[in-house]
Amino acid sequence: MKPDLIQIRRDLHQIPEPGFEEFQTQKYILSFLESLPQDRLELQTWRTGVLVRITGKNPRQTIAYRTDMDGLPLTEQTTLPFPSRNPGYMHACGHDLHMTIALGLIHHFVHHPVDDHLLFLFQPAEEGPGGAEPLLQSDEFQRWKPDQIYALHIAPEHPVGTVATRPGILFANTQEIFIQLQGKSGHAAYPHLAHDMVVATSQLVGQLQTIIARNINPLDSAIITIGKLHAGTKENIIAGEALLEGTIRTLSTESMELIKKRCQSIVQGIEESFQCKGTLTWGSNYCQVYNHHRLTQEFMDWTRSETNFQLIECQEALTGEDFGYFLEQIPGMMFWLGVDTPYGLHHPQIEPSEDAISVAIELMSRYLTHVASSK
Ligand SMILES: CC(=O)N[C@@H](CCC[C@H](N)C(=O)O)C(=O)O
Repeated sequence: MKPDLIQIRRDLHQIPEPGFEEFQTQKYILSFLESLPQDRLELQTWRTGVLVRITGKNPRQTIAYRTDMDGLPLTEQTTLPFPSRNPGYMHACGHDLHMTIALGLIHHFVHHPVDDHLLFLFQPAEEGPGGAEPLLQSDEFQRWKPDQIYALHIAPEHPVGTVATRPGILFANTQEIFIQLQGKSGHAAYPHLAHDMVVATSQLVGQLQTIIARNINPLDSAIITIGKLHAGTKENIIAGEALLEGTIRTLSTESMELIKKRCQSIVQGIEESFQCKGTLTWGSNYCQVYNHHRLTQEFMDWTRSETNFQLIECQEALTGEDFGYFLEQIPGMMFWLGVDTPYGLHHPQIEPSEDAISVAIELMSRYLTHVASSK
């Protein structure tokens, strides 16, 4: 019997969890897998992730397909009748669809096995702190190390039935940045007796943006986004402390190094100017997603000639994805899947079209069959 994939997506949508805490999600995936015929299915768990291997009929190699699993710390504002049941968390980056597609593919391939082994990776913590790197190093992954690897990511801006990718760089290098400023709090009426961290912070945010505007070659794209800023406790108390959290994105590793050095200098300058202590901490960083040229070209040519889906050769984007770590070691590629919604990734109102699930399953069941069959 065919699984109700729409219901599966809705169930998963209701249980978004932080990275490496995807306990309900892992349980849900394992219980789905238990309901399938077991003769070709092998399972391993790794932390909150799951590795599923479907034994090939005449295996020469292993072809992998990876999905991410975690939600985002956002309060959902959709009108969906199946909103998140985990307060303050939401699947706002499509990982609920990504997992559903992977489960649909597993269901397909246990009933229609191919020659090669197929490995499905449910990887935790893509939004942070990053599950790909430690998964790659794990014994569980090394035991079934694949020869090729594929993944997709939903794309709000493209219509359903559209697939977008490019050979070479697809997503950016990323680096999380955390800055703490410690000054001296005081009464709002006595600024000369305090060291105000709200004023220091507003200068800091502005100065960080000048790195992109004034230090980076305009032809080499880069971004600094400060996504979280906290300072102070009350309108009439001068804030003695501030905390900024952000992310840096670059297309080149040289620009990333330059930006990191400039951030250090600017924080030192703020310390001098505002008589405060600045502590800069680097969080997790992801390498770029660099699609294998030949495999990507083959995927694009095949999609154009063998399907009715629209294939777009897109520009690179400054999104980040720790799938890049897989591609550093294993030939493969990632592509965007159109889900047609006016709200972007990470928006609390994003409502990706569920019609994209069957598109992805049709596309990838056929493509993985093509790749994993003896010619
Ligand atoms: C596809 C996507 O939205 N990925 C995330 C990856 C986050 C990387 C890391 N936590 C950071 O913020 O630098 C993205 O924000 O692009």
